[in-house]
Amino acid sequence: MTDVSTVQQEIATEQRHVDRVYARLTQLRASAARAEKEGYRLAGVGNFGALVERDAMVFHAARRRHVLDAEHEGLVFGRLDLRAGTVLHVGRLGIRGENGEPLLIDWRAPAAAAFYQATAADPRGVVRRRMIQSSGERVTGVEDDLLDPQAAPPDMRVVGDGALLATLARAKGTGMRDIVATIQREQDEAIRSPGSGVTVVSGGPGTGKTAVALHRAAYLLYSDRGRYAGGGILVVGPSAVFVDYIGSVLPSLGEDAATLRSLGSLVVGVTATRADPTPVAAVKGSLRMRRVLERAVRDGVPDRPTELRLLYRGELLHLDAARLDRIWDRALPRGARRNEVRRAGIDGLFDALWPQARAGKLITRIEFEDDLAEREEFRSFLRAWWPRLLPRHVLAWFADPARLRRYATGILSNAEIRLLADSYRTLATDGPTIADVALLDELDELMGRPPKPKRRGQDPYHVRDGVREVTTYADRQRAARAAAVERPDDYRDYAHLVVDEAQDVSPMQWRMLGRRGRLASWTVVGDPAQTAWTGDPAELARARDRALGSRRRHEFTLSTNYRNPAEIFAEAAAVIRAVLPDLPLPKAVRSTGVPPVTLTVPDAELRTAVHDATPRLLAEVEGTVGVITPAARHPQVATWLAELLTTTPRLQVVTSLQSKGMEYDGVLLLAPDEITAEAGARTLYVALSRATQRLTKIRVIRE
Ligand SMILES: Nc1ncnc2c1ncn2[C@@H]1O[C@H](COP(=O)(O)OP(=O)(O)OP(=O)(O)O)[C@@H](O)[C@H]1O
Repeated sequence: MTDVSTVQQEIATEQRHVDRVYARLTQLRASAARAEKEGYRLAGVGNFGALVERDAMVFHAARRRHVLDAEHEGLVFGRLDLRAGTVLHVGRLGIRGENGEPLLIDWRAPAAAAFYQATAADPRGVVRRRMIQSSGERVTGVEDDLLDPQAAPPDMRVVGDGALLATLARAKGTGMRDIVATIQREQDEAIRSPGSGVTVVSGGPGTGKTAVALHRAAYLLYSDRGRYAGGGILVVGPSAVFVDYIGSVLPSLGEDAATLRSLGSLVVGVTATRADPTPVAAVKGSLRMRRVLERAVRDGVPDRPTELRLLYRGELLHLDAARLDRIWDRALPRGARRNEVRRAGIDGLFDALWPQARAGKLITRIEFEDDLAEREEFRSFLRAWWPRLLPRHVLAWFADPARLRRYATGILSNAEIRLLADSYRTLATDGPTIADVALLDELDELMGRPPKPKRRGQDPYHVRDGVREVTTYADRQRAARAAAVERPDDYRDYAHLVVDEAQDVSPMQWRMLGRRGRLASWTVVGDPAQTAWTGDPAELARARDRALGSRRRHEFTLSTNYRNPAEIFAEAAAVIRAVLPDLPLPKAVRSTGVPPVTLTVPDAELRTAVHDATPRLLAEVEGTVGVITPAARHPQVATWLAELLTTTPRLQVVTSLQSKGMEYDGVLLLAPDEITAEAGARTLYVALSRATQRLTKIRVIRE
């Protein structure tokens, strides 16, 4: 234990430095704002030299001001005393003093790496590492690690014990927090792994995989801003609830150049939040669905006309069903995209009708085609026979069991076809599920889009032909940046893809991701033991390898569970051990001394038990409480707690599948046996490993 006055003195020392940093930050903000204003004033001068000068000023000042203005809770969080006697402070930003001396080093800079990587066994020139805790601009505590005692000067003080544990024990807000002040060495190695190729991060529950993935995105943006902010980083998570949960981490690190999406919202115009039951998800996620879809996209629309009759200049033109089918097949050879080759179908009709029409008439083929193209009967026939289809139109056909059987027979088993048919019965009312989104994306790929009439690129300075406003480099840069940030809705040329909870990405979803990451490097994080996938594992591995291509892989494994107290993780571990006895499990670093509670109630009393246990948990923990239910019980439990939910933002009711990746201070887990029956023991393992403080389980006895 360090005596109080020593701690106070060390805090005061750090406070002096923190005060200097904030004073300098205020100065820099003011000068960035001034530079921006000055830049605009120069524009008023109007001569070319002034405009060029304004370019540079406005561009740099605006970017700098944006960075400086971001929220800076815990701006300075670390200090390194190096062997050479140098002192470095590490923080969320890089800041230099008036004479160019470094006051604060950005956590992502190479010089800051030692803050995370130095250990007593491998001190890397660091004698003492200090974590600085603050509240606003006030330093509240310091915690030291003496890494190289032999090199320590005699007057060096070492205080505190355990900044990491103190951080972990703190209550959680509703969103995930950044961990920039306490990143651990094995995590830092994954965060700073090279930007190229594929970085694969695995590890058990609570080992910081999501945290690593997000800090890595921030690191890449820092290390090569041109490449990663220009091309964009896409972060994909399993559910909308999860994307909400992680949404504030990158902004808290001063980064807003990444796009966050759930697997249900990757396709333009679709936001799916509904999960299929596990066996249905296994069918929809299988690569065999690609073949089912291939058959579907070659089929005619329901109620397609079976003949064409047209009176043309006194002549009855006629094509019967067999003829129409032949034209259809010729215009749509295997592999052709129906929305793109519609023109070939129309040409086929002209070819077939022309000999009937020309008999005894003095017309040219061009006149004939023009005549027909203007006839409403012909156009309405075309709309009915070969309409332009959207993916959702084709998916809607699956609600017809006879059609579905036609496409799936010989590819899926009868039982699988029945499962699918059942699931699509409610498509029209409930909308697509998360697994359907990958099918919609595949359909889009298979059908293509009608060729667009060519339009000239929009030039923001185009006034009218032959006239352009005077623009400067800064104007054009700003316009280009705006265009880059406002990417087209179905943008696919990302520079980097981060895939979280990758163990739950199905083969069809890997295809969907692959289409968005053709030019990208990847970070893939997940835990195979937590997967809910019950389909063919070999097929899954194949699809994943295909999406990731032959890019070089860098593998990292995280081994410490930072989330669960040991008492809670022991419960989760017992569940996974029963199915995977040899699985190496992470080590939980904390203990609360409070074991999980298990209640057993008859079904009829569940409501009362939930009504009692939920407020109790809310009273026991300061932060969030998650009620985790089997999917089948979710709507009912949400209704029971409706009133409490509206008044208590820190309470959430989620299904076991939605709980993936989530974290709550208190967890109330309902009907664990039903979760296993519904989604498997691995999903129960996930649900049991969500709590940071308290876990209560309610087992339900069915009467
Ligand atoms: N170095 C760290 N310092 C402080 N907190 C940490 C650290 N590493 C992880 N954590 C915390 O541990 C918790 C678990 O992290 P995270 O959600 O990233 O784990 P995960 O491996 O993705 O978990 P899961 O696989 O169970 O979803 C989070 O609250 C995170 O902030």
